[in-house]
Amino acid sequence: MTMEEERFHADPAKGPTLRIRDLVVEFPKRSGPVRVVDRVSLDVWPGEIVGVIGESGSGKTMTALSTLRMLPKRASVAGSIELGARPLLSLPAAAMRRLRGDRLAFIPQDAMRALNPTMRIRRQVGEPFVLHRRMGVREAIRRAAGLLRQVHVRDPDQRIHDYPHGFSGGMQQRAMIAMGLALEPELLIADEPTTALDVTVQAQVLRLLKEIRARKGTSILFITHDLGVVAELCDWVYVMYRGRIVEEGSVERIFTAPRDAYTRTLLAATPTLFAPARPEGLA
Ligand SMILES: Nc1ncnc2c1ncn2[C@@H]1O[C@H](COP(=O)(O)OP(=O)(O)OP(=O)(O)O)[C@@H](O)[C@H]1O
Ligand code: NI
Repeated sequence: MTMEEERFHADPAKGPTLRIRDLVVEFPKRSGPVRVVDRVSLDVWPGEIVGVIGESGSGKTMTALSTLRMLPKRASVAGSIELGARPLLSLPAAAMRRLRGDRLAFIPQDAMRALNPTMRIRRQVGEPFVLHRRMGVREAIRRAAGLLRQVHVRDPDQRIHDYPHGFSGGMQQRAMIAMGLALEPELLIADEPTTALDVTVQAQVLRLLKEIRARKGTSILFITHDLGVVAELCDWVYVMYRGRIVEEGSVERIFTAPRDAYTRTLLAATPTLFAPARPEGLA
């Protein structure tokens, strides 16, 4: 690491929120195991927004799912993943379930599919309070409406009673974020949460994530193949290629002085990012 590339959020006194070391994920094949994540190590420090970028199939989602312990059953996993001091890979399943949706939140790509269409928003957004905090239903709904307000859903006291189909795509995604944030997690993992959204709504979601980080100090691991999103949102980036991390660095350094050949290819494929006067919000 060079002097001009200081990792602003890295505070050795506190330690990282998420610490992944030598993560290996393999799938069995008749011809032998196929390694889709190859000795990945990465950190997310408190209050830091970390991007993982790489082409389709590079292992980004498998890295996220390892952290959530939601890998396909066939997959084998090795290495270590710590959330605070908790060793996630060796945690009993019940403890892991308690952690998910509480200390550890996940925002999937497709909110439309992640929300249950037969269940009102109030029940889905309020559920973490009931399940993890043993709150009464009325109080949970009140809190859920408060969350909708925080993610800028208008008339939350009315909208909380809607079914998901009454929400636009952007509102559904923000409802998912609200659900993830209900219990103020230490870490939010977002896997391509904006790819299904149009550019304006995407910008709103990114703004919202930054706002949440500023307000609550949430650490965020953000997976994307969109360099523009990384430039807009992240403090630190890991570049993945074929299951490996080929480069890491501050967003500024990666964009101005990429060291790895694959990173340079990625950047070359998005020439607008080099334009000196990129208009605001056009990331
Ligand atoms: N259930 C599975 N069985 C076998 N191989 C799998 C399975 N799921 C994923 N893979 C393989 O693991 C590799 C990594 O996949 P992963 O989903 O992590 O990529 P990604 O970087 O998230 O890509 P994308 O940008 O398309 O989401 C891919 O080559 C994929 O084909
Ligand atoms: Ni993926």
